[in-house]
Amino acid sequence: MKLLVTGGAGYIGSVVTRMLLDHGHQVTVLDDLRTGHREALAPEATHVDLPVHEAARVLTPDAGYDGVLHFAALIAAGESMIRPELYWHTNTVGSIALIDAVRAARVPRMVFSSTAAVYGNPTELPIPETAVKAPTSTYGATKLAVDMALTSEAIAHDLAAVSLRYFNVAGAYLRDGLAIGERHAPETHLIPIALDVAAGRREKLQLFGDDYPTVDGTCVRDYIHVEDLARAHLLALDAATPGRHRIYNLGNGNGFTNRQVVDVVREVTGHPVPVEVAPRREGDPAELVASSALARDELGWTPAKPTLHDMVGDAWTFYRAHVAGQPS
Ligand SMILES: NC(=O)c1ccc[n+]([C@@H]2O[C@H](COP(=O)([O-])OP(=O)(O)OC[C@H]3O[C@@H](n4cnc5c(N)ncnc54)[C@H](O)[C@@H]3O)[C@@H](O)[C@H]2O)c1
Ligand SMILES: O=c1ccn([C@@H]2O[C@H](COP(=O)(O)OP(=O)(O)O[C@H]3O[C@H](CO)[C@@H](O)[C@H](O)[C@H]3O)[C@@H](O)[C@H]2O)c(=O)[nH]1
Repeated sequence: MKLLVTGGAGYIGSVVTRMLLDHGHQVTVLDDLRTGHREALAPEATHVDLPVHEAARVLTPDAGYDGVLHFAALIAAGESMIRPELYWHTNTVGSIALIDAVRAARVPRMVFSSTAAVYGNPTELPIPETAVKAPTSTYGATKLAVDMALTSEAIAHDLAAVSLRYFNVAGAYLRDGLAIGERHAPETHLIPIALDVAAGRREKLQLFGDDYPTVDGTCVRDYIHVEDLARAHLLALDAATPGRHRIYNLGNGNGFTNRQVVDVVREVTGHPVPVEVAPRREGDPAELVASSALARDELGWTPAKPTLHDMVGDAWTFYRAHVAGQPS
């Protein structure tokens, strides 16, 4: 297929781009590098340096794209509470512009990076796709709005749409000397920050809140290996059906508290990770654990690396090769 990947210079988009190319697809990456990295761009993909709001310049009616995979977004739930306007403009307005371009160019399918953050504090665990959607962060709300727009678009204009609701993505894609991993600047995610502390690049990890209603008072998250997540995108492209908006949660169904995650980082790296309890971070739900039964049944998705040890181990391999020597 001829595919447009927005956000293909970012963590997840660059792993999916690599896999798409390895499966023989032709890929154009649209990414203005606002948070991504030029080095993460796959050499075999064409790169277009444009904001997603201007996707119509690439998705022209005669360009012949078979599909769009839309990763480009701002992703930090905490920041979205401080700068909500930035998140609405980038994530929602940008996605609506992209959907408009998809319609005008008659692109038949679109896969969207949605998130567990659409559910807010869940009323049932593990969370099925049908659970109440009540985001606690602006980030989650900006993504839920796009999910809803895709439902309308599929029904009214026959788009084959798929939203993949990722839970917490971790690990790195390691193949024959190639390593693609997580390198956000500034980093906000728990595992890469804990690795920074283990490597001695940060003094300590701040644990945001220890008074949540969980086993040890810290938040619970469900981690998914980036390689397993990437594979679900290839399955989603095949399963996309005109006139339908399919929605799948992607996680492993196991919850880990933030303290348990830090323990695994200590074990895997063999280094101490000093922690300090800090106030809660605005917008964080207490517990997010996925039911991915639908993805398993309908997409035939089976995670190959479901353990946190695998994810932290691969993230640590990437970290030592590509992050440890860089300036903080
Ligand atoms: N990382 C996670 O745990 C996680 C979990 C759930 C959902 N997601 C979603 O997955 C997607 C990818 O996340 P990631 O961790 O790879 O993020 P990332 O920050 O590493 O990558 C995002 C990429 O999009 C680009 N980008 C952002 N806004 C853009 C715009 N307006 N125009 C053009 N390019 C733009 C950035 O330059 C970057 O390369 C996001 O949509 C995110 O919301 C991520
Ligand atoms: O220095 C830190 C960083 C994080 N946390 C906590 O660790 C947990 C996980 O946080 P983080 O790694 O930032 O991920 P989330 O906020 O859960 O969000 C991620 O996972 C969501 C899906 O669950 C995605 O939608 C988001 O894009 C992605 O950033 C939360 O309780 C945070 O408060 C800390 O205590 N200290």
